[in-house]
Amino acid sequence: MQDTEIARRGLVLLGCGKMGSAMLEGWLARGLPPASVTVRDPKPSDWLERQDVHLNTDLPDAPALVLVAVKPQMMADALPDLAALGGSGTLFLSVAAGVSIATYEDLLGDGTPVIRAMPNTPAAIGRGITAIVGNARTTETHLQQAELLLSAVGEVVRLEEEAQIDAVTGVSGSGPAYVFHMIECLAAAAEAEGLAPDLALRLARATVAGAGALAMETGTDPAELRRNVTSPNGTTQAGLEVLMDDAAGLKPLVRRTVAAAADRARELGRG
Ligand SMILES: NC(=O)C1=CN([C@@H]2O[C@H](COP(=O)(O)OP(=O)(O)OC[C@H]3O[C@@H](n4cnc5c(N)ncnc54)[C@H](OP(=O)(O)O)[C@@H]3O)[C@@H](O)[C@H]2O)C=CC1
Ligand SMILES: O=C(O)[C@@H]1CCC=N1
Repeated sequence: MQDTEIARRGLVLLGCGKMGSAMLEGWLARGLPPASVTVRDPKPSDWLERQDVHLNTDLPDAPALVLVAVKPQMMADALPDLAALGGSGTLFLSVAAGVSIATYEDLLGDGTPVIRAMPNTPAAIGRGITAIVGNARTTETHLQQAELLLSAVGEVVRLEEEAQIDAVTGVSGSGPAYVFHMIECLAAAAEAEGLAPDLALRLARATVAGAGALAMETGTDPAELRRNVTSPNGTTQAGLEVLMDDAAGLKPLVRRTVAAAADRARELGRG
């Protein structure tokens, strides 16, 4: 991944935990020069210590891009460090759930280009999906620069308005956790049917991964893929009659799950 602006002016990563390191790992693997990266993180991981990036050093004067990847609750401590970069031509890219563009504009000045992004952890293996939306100062060049970076770790979609990002957070930002829980539930059910724990987990993991890959690679409507598994009056039909119950099935449960996550994103945004 070659971005001449970043190679020349540098990239700053504020917070290198699960999300920041997933993205940095993807970028370094795709050719981002480590010498162009400055990372700020109070407790660097062993992995981060081994990278040839600038770690907890002074910030460059006007980096091409600052990626903010600290928890929303840490923002008040972390952001003042960056205030001096506002208006310096630096693009700010924030992945923090529920931290509004206005929060950054208040700190950095409304002349600063700010893009809010919502990625997810499959970025660590290049299979993430990230939604982005920029403020009024964001140009097409900024959006393309963000897309270039983020497409190195998966798909990128543009949103029409900032308000949509809370729903995205509840669906694809938090979504990997729902799917991992589905693996846990399938494995637990397999054990309850008498299978050994190792075999139960192996079946559950491969089933979720295989079904996801089939849906992605064929692009076929998931309802059709579901019907392809379901023989009339067979085993799947018996299972789906429970899972697709109108009142107590998966659909109303997932509806409430996503609503709770999106509401929490909105709540974080209110501070
Ligand atoms: N995890 C996920 O699936 C996703 C997370 N996000 C967003 O990404 C952001 C980070 O989440 P996640 O990676 O999970 O959280 P982590 O806690 O794993 O990472 C945050 C990192 O920031 C560090 N940190 C704390 N204070 C500062 C500071 N003042 N300056 C620099 N670094 C600091 C933390 O160090 P320490 O641990 O020592 O406190 C930690 O390493 C959040 O805002 C979240 O909303 C978005 C999409 C998906
Ligand atoms: O749980 C969270 O708040 C973050 C945002 C999306 C995924 N993890």
